[in-house]
Amino acid sequence: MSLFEMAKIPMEKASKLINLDPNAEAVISQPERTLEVSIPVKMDDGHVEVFTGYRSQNSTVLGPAKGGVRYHQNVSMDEVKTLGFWMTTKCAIAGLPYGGGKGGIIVDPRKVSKTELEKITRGYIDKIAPVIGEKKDIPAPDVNTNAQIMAWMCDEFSKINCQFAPGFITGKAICMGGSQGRTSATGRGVITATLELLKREGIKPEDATLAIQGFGNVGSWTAKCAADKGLKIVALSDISGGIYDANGFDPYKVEEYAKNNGGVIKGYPGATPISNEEVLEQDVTVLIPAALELQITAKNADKIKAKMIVEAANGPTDAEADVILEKRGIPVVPDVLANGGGVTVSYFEWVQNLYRYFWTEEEVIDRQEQMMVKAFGNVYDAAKKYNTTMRVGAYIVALNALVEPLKLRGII
Ligand SMILES: NC(=O)C1=CN([C@@H]2O[C@H](COP(=O)(O)OP(=O)(O)OC[C@H]3O[C@@H](n4cnc5c(N)ncnc54)[C@H](OP(=O)(O)O)[C@@H]3O)[C@@H](O)[C@H]2O)C=CC1
Ligand SMILES: O=C(O)CCC(=O)C(=O)O
Repeated sequence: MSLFEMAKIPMEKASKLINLDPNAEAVISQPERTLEVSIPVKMDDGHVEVFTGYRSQNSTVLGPAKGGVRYHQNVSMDEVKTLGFWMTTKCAIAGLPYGGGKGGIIVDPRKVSKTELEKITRGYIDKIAPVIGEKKDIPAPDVNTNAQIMAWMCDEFSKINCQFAPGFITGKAICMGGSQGRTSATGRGVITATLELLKREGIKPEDATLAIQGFGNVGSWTAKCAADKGLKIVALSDISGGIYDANGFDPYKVEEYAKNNGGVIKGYPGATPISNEEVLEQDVTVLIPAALELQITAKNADKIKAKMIVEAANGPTDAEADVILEKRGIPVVPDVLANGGGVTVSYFEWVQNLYRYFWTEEEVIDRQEQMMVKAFGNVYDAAKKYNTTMRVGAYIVALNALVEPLKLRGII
């Protein structure tokens, strides 16, 4: 089964539970538009390499398509379509006036120079420029993309359109028209979702322990926001492996250590080295996968000892594992809810760009918190009402938001 087919399973379950018009499911099940582009780049040594890029616009029913751009050697059209589908669901749950989209380039950014990376980035924007724009489709960061890459994209798109176009992209540096609080937003939202679940499960935050897989933008900010709220993090990991300390980590110190250690957390003083698999299998209150998709599968779902899972990454749990976790009674806050803080603050950034007036960090954090708490409550209540998982509950909320505009627009 492709990733895209797998991703649609909870939507199909939700659709049955609410007796959704089958026409709505048929429309939502396919991206509106997909684009594959070739990006020829003259590399530093003079030879030309042709990179492949994608953009999938899953839906524009609720507003312009919205979603990040991923740079990774395993990017594929199937992955980009799936991530775009999750964006549609995520934006609908968060109550944003956006549809969903996603992009990606097949490249391992560690294997190209900074100059080559800039050329690849500009070449990608040149090729997808006709279909993107502040009222059409608004890209943002994802795995291995950051504020520097957003700045190159913004500059290239501005040149093509002969005008400064900050509203066409989010996740920018503050000096490029970015928003306060965007870099930390996804991790902060993950912790808001974690605290909401702990509250409903009757567990005090000070009694909870966390294991976090991944220490990039999302993982490191999840860890820092957790520590700021007094939660104890006992296990962390990145691509180099995992570290464990029963007394808890100070993620700010781990980050500082990684900066001076080739960007990896391996060898953190005083910590016990563990494998990436072991991080997922720690006996903790909350497991937070914050790396890539398909980390919790039929192979390890039975070995998970966490009392609950909050998905910071997109798609970390596969369909078989989802069934196993449900049978084992382990609640899972799904990706489309838990990591919605990132796109929520991207929305704030876009709004600020459109009217060229900027908010304080306190305003951003406060509004994000209110929207996350509301979205969590809607999903949790839908799951309870239909006696199902929070993942299916999330799709119930999203489908209910999408079906009426589909009818009113005359699409179904
Ligand atoms: N950035 C955002 O705003 C949002 C991101 N997401 C999702 O969150 C997830 C992480 O994204 P983001 O933090 O931005 O990406 P980054 O590229 O910043 O970080 C990814 C992290 O995962 C680590 N990693 C990769 N493979 C493994 C592995 N097998 N085991 C453990 N760690 C691993 C990487 O290690 P190393 O650096 O050493 O390679 C890195 O620490 C993705 O699923 C993304 O789609 C969701 C919502 C918003
Ligand atoms: O900030 C955004 O617009 C999108 C972030 C993203 O790609 C995601 O939520 O997966």
